[in-house]
Amino acid sequence: MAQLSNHPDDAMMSTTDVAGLARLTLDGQARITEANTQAKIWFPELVPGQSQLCDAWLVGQDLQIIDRNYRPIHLPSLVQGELAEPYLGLAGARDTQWVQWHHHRQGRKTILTLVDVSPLMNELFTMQDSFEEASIRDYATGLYNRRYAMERLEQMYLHAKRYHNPFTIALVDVDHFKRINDTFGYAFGDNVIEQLAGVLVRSLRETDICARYAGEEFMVLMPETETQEAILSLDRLRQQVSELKWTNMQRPVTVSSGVISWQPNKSVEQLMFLADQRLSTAKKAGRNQVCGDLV
Ligand SMILES: Nc1nc2c(ncn2[C@@H]2O[C@H](COP(=O)(O)OP(=O)(O)OP(=O)(O)O)[C@@H](O)[C@H]2O)c(=O)[nH]1
Repeated sequence: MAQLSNHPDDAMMSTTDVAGLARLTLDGQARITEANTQAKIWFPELVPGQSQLCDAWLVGQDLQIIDRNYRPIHLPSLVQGELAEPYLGLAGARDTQWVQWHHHRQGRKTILTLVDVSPLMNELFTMQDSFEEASIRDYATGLYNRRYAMERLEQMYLHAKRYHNPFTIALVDVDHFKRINDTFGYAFGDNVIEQLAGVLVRSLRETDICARYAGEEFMVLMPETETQEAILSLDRLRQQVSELKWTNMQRPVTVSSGVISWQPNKSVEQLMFLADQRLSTAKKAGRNQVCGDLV
């Protein structure tokens, strides 16, 4: 099996027939003078002796040659020897093919060696996506985390201010959760939180943003939703939670909610304060209920 050398000069000499490596030789005007088998497979329209590589061709291929610092490289600077050697870069675009390229000058000739690194790049993108997703989620419940919910709230608030689209905020808190923990253990309490997170997501609209706000407290952002409508949804959620059956625990788990809708004269902080106030009112009024402003 062919061994790939790490040294660029060695690589140049051994690349022509190594499977998967394409090699193009260009003259001073970026005309192709030689192409190996792989290069002909990848770029069948480039005919040695006739074709010229140009920036427009790269654009047509949805390729852009970039350097290590993601700066675009223009082909003229490549063939005119303006770039330091050896040069290693990537060409491609997200969700297309990625090619790692190396250029090397031999007198007036420029030799371009290209290798397909799409599987590696796609794996990197997938990892990047999952890191991004993890950074906005609460690990235990899979709900959005508080930071993300607050960011979305700020966006909804600005949108509402500009376009007067209504939205509603709800804070949902488990009743007497300390008692559940104390009686059945912390692990059971954790399980209750996880189950409730699932009910929350299933019970509310897909467009609602459900987040874990704090320990046993959830936050729901309901876009395009007025108070009355939100109260009905949260009361349905309350009912569903109270009907859940728990092993070892006879008493139902219940939740209380505080609801506030966007008002033009209130800041985000004031809205959050009012939602919390209404949650306290629901708790003081006996729990297992929804308290919303009906102004
Ligand atoms: N199992 C578990 N418990 C948690 C978690 N986060 C917070 N808690 C507990 O939740 C309990 C909340 O207690 P309190 O704030 O007194 O509220 P409560 O007992 O639910 O009473 P009310 O809200 O007034 O109905 C505390 O004992 C916390 O330790 C968690 O992630 N898992």
